[in-house]
Order: sequence, then structure tokens, then C-alpha cells
Amino acid sequence: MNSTAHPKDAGKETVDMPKWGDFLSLLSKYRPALWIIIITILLGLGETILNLLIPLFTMDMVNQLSAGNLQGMTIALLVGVFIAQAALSGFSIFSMSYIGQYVIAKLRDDLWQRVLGLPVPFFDRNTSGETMSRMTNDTNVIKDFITAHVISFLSGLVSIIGAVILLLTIDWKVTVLMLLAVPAALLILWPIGAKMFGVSQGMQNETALFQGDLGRVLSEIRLVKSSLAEPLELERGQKRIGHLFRYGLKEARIMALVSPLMMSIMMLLLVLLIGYGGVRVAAGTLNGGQLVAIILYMFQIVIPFTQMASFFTQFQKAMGASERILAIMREEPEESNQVEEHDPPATHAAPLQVSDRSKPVWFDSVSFGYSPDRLILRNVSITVEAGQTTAFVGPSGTGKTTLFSLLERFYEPSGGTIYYGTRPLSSYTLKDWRNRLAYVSQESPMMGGTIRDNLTYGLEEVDEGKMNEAIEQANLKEFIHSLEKGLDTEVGERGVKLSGGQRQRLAIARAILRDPEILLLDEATAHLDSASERLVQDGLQILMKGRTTLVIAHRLSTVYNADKIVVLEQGEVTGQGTHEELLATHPFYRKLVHQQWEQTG
Ligand SMILES: Nc1ncnc2c1ncn2[C@@H]1O[C@H](COP(=O)(O)OP(=O)(O)OP(=O)(O)O)[C@@H](O)[C@H]1O
Repeated sequence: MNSTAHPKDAGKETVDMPKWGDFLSLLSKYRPALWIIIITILLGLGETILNLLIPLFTMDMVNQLSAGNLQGMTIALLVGVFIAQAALSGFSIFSMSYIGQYVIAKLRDDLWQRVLGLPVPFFDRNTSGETMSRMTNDTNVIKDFITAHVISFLSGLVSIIGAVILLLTIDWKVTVLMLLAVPAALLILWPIGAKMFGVSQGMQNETALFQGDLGRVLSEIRLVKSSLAEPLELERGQKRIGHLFRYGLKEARIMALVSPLMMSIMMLLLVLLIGYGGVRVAAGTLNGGQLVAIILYMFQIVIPFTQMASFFTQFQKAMGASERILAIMREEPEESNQVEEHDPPATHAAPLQVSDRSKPVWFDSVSFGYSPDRLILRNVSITVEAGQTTAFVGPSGTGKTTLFSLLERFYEPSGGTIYYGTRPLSSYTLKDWRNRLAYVSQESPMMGGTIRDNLTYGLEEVDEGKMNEAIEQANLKEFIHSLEKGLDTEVGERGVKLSGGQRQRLAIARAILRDPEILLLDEATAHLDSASERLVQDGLQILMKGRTTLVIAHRLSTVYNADKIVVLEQGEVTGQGTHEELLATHPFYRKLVHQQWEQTG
């Protein structure tokens, strides 16, 4: 399937050729109970067998009719078989759909759990649109394959074999005549099937890219509008839609070729059968009932036969989809299941004096690069004292946020170790470790939902009293009281209905509720107006009090008040100390302070 991948995909993660074993093991891992599968197969087979009986009874009926002695029993049998066949067909369709839906629900459950457990670098490499496409489109392809193709393939086989055997008992010469059509149909279907596979594969890739593009644009619609990029995005979208249209047309061309060809073969066969059969009936070597039965069996051979052609296309498509899903499943999860001795977990009920339970954070010769050929941090050694505020300053792109990401364990250092007290961070489970941190960033990310949802996001049980206290401390009380729906007000996608200051205060209240041992602050570069700034600062002061705080500082007042300042330049620590010490000894720091001084007047 690589050969059919869209050229745009070149250079992306390569997907191995689909393997039968992998595909089958994926299906069997998520299958429902065996008895459900057996019942479904039996229902499918039962329906097919009843279908095979209909021509036999019709033959009897025609013969009895032409002989003028139609028996009630024959009609009753025919009607009975019809009804039973329809009922079985209903049950069979339901149980096939059940299996398809079941497998897909289980697969999606597992996949979602795995996607959530993947490390941040995975999300750096893959766009959210692509991952979404794996979760929705690719799983759907597998569902359609199970629901519409697997069992009908089996019953199709039985139908063909059964019809051929019954035909042979009726008249072998006609059977042979009919079977001559098989190689002709194969000759047409085989190459077309392969072409169809390529087209549908391309269609799937295009759909994933289209979905990715839609997500990219819609999630940043404000940027699109303020950059006047609507025409650009319109053009890009139209290009993608155009590609999809062309794939659609390719599919249509193939269908336009296959359907009439198959119909013609069927019609030709019908004409031959009726012609030849008619002659035989006239000659008295075949009766009318037999001819009718032969024609009916012809349909029971040809129809499943054409369905089988699409089975192979769908099978390959489903294998391709499962390979892409398996590629995600094979990704190493973030937590490598280490089971270690833990400190007692931090509880949210603990009072705010945290200094007794926090320890210093020690970066011991830490190096890191997002790619092996470009180091962002080089031999960084810093001690962040417990209960104190350590400010990080340095030029843009020098690795301050990266340092925070390492502390949050979004990435692993490529050299050196980070310790909390005497324990390396890697000896904590991620859950335990991240429970000790809170990150209040300049962007203050929000989830769609209510203010309450955002305040308690990720926390299991939150006491209403504590929540009100946090709201008060973060200076949010007045704002929330002014809202008609109070805490149940929707914040909009990513909190667009809140102001920057409100978002920051909400993030502070959330951090107060989490009551972390270590606080990470990324100060806003864009200044809020002074009233709003005051409210945010007051909230922050309460949050930072007595807590181990690391702050990426952009404001002079923050560095003045910090217990320690670390200067980072091009990924290296070039100075550490108090404001006064650095001002006296560090030329770059002095320059930085003077620049700030000039900016803020
Ligand atoms: N996810 C990522 N993948 C690859 N490179 C990255 C990634 N994130 C950051 N970088 C690169 O790492 C370097 C350091 O970035 P970082 O965000 O840590 O800088 P910073 O000091 O916080 O800058 P600023 O003050 O402007 O926020 C930059 O050169 C950036 O291009």
C-alpha cells in the first residue's frame, strides 16, 4: 500500500506492508464472545441455504402449474421458506452489525487510551487531524469490512458452491455453460479490483489530509481572519476538495466500467441460458421448472461472485487501515510501567503550608535536544530551593520553556538527571510526579466547558468550600458573581469567551485547588492593563507563598522579588544568584535589566 500513498505523505512515518497475521490478531483481540460469532455465521449460512431452496421449490411450483396440479403444500413450503429466509436475514444483518460495532468500540476504547498515554514527542511528530483520522476513518473502514463483507463472503462462498452442486443435479450441460462465464468475469474483475484498491487508498489519504487541514484552520479561525488568510485557506481547501473530487471521479469511472460489464455478462448469460434452455425445453430434454430454477441459481452464483470482488478490495483496505492503527499501538507509551517505591501521594486536602513536604529540585548536568543533532540545553546544573522562587531569564528561544517541559516530564533529558530531593524524577510514576506540579502559563490553556469544569479539570473530588476559597484568592469572585450562570457559564472553545486576565486568574485558581508542591509560571509577555495585572499578581502572590516556584520572568518586578535568578543563554547557564549579585557580576544580565528598564520607563 505504500506504493499508492499520496505523494504528500512521502517522508512521513512509513507504514509497513500490511500483514495478514497482524490484521487477524487485531480482529481477534477485540472480537466479541465466540458464541456470538458462531451464531452469526450460522444465521448467515442458514439464510444462504434457505435461499438455495427457493429455486427448487419454484421449480416444483412451475412444473405443477404447467401440469395443472398445483399443490397447496408446494406453495406453503415456498412461502414458509421465504418468510424464514427474510427473518434469518434480519437477524443475520443485526448480528453482523453487532460484531462490527462491538469490535470497533473495543478497538476505539483501546486506541483512545493508548493515544492519551503517548508521549508529547508523538504529538510533535503527528498532526491532531491525522491522529483523529486514525481514530475515526480507519476504524470505520475495519467496521465496514466486518459488517458488510466478512460474513457475506462466507455465505457467498456457500451460495456459489451450493448453487453449482444443485445445478449439476438439475442439468450438468447448462452448469458448464454457465461456469464458462467465470473466467471472463475474473479477467475483468481482477485488474479492476487492484485499481480500485489504489483509488480508495488515495481517497483515504486525501480524506485524512483534508480533515487535518480543516482542524488546523477551524481551531485557529481568529488567526485566519486577522491575517486575512481566508482566500489562502479557501484556495487550499478547494485544492483538497478538488483532489477528493478527482478521486471520486476515478472511483466513478471504475464503477461505470465494472457495473455495465458485469451486467452485460449477466445479460449475455441470461440470453444464452434462456436460448439454450428454451431449445432444450422445446426438445423435451428440460422442463420449464428446471429452466426457471437454473436462471434463479444463476443469480445466486453471479451476485455473490461480484460481491467477492469487492471483498478483496475491502480486505486490503481494512489491512491498510489496521496497519496504520497498529503503528500507533506500537508506539512506546509515556509511562514505561515502572513500579517503584513511592512517597505518600500528595493530597488535595493538605493545607497550604507546603514547605515541609517540598524538596529542592536539582538539575544535574542536564542536556537535551528535540533532535539528536541539535542540543537545546547543554550541561545545565541548577538547584531550585524548596519553598523559594527561582526566576529564569534569557533571550527568546534559549530553552526556558524546554527546561519546564523536562521538569513536567514531557521529554526525557538526553544527558544528566533531574532530582527532587534525592530521588531522580524517573523514579516517580508520571501520575505521582505530575500531581506535584502545576503550570500556569502565559497562554492559560482552557478546555471547552463551564468555568467549574475548568477549575476542577483533572481533579477527582473538589470540596465546594475549597473551590470558593480558591476563587476568592484568585480574585475571580466578583467576576463569577456578575455572571448570570455563575460557575456554570460556558467559557467557549479554548476559553475564547473570557478575557486574558480572567483566563489567567482561572488558571491561578485551578493551581490553588491543585495545591502543588512545585509551581511553574510562564509570565505573560503581553502586559495586561494595570487593574487586571494587579488582580492577577495578587492571586499569584497567594499561590506562590512558601511554594517552590520556577518562573520564566519577563517583568522586572518578578526578578527583583525572586530569591534566585538563573540566566540562560543558548541553552547554557551563564549566571546564577540574586538580582544584586548578577547586576554586579553579569554583563548580559545587566544589559537585560537596562533594556527592561527602558521599555517600562
Ligand atoms: N516541540 C519542539 N520541537 C522541536 N523544537 C522545539 C520544540 N519546542 C521548542 N523547540 C526549539 O527549542 C528552542 C528553545 O525553545 P524554548 O521554547 O524552550 O525557548 P524559550 O527560551 O522558552 O523562548 P521564549 O522566551 O521565546 O518562550 C527553540 O529554538 C525552539 O525552536
